[in-house]
Amino acid sequence: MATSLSQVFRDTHLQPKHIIPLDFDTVRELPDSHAWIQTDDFSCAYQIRMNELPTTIPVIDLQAPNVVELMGNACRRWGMFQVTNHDVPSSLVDEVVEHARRLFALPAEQKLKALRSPSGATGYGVARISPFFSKLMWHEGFTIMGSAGEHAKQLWPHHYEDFCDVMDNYQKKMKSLAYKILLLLLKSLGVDEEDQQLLCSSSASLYQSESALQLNSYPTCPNPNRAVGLAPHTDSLLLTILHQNDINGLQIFQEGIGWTPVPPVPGALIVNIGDLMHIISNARFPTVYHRVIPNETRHRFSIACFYGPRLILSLHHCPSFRSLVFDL
Ligand SMILES: O=C(O)CCC(=O)C(=O)O
Ligand SMILES: [Fe+2]
Repeated sequence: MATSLSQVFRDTHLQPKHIIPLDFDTVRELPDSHAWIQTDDFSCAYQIRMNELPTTIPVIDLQAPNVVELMGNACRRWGMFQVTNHDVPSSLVDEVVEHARRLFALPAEQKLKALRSPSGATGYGVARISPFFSKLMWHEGFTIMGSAGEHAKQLWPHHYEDFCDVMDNYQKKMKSLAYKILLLLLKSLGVDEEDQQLLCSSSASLYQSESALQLNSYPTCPNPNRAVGLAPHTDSLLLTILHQNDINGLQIFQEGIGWTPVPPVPGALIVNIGDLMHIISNARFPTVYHRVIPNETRHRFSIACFYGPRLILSLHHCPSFRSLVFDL
């Protein structure tokens, strides 16, 4: 049976603190609710300093002749890479970030007009993973699936169209980029052309995958050593395409190495493997465990596009896919 993202989220019952972000503008000290206990996992000693990185997450040119091999290798080793030459105009990315900045700069009572409903998946609110943790995160987000109109009208009753147009354009670009990358990754896994065609032409094609856009804001934090921007998690769908502004904060966990920073590369987009891709690659691609650390002096923004199939069960129609998943 088909299950949409919003259906999955529908029946969750949440406390207000798991929906409503802190009014960050009014706090001067880290409240106890947001002070995480320092375990080994979070201590600075456990982080790698930039100049001690054993190797860095690969930056791959999407137009490179050996792009399939490069992406396959990166996903097997890291579950992540950064992509350049991706045909998403930097002016569009800048516009999205500018709109995000404008949204999160609104007064708290205005932002609350677009608050995500307890059973909803879209709108303004805390990270959806927050009910899994006893402490709260130094983060506020805004989620868009399809049109942003309904929530944008509540934020800017008379000037919401521009926001919606920019988000629509960006979602379209992200979807086609994600699709392109997905095909390259399937190729690197040995899914033949015929099955790729099948996946793309059936009524439940991967091309009709759902995408959700997540605007993330990490305000400046009075005590970043004890706070967490986004707690360690994996993304659940096939792929995530992420833009981060020029401020460090994203880290991935590497077995035997620890938390490794993902440095911002101007113009590049980060691509990371999600749980579904991990599963359909028969665990050849690791799903990436990642977190975000807030910054004391600079406000960090990121734009994540989560991409995944509407009907994951449609994969059963593809013979080589099935053998890829179940026989290897
Ligand atoms: O802000 C970031 O760099 C990461 C965001 C993220 O992991 C997410 O939205 O799931
Ligand atoms: Fe994530």
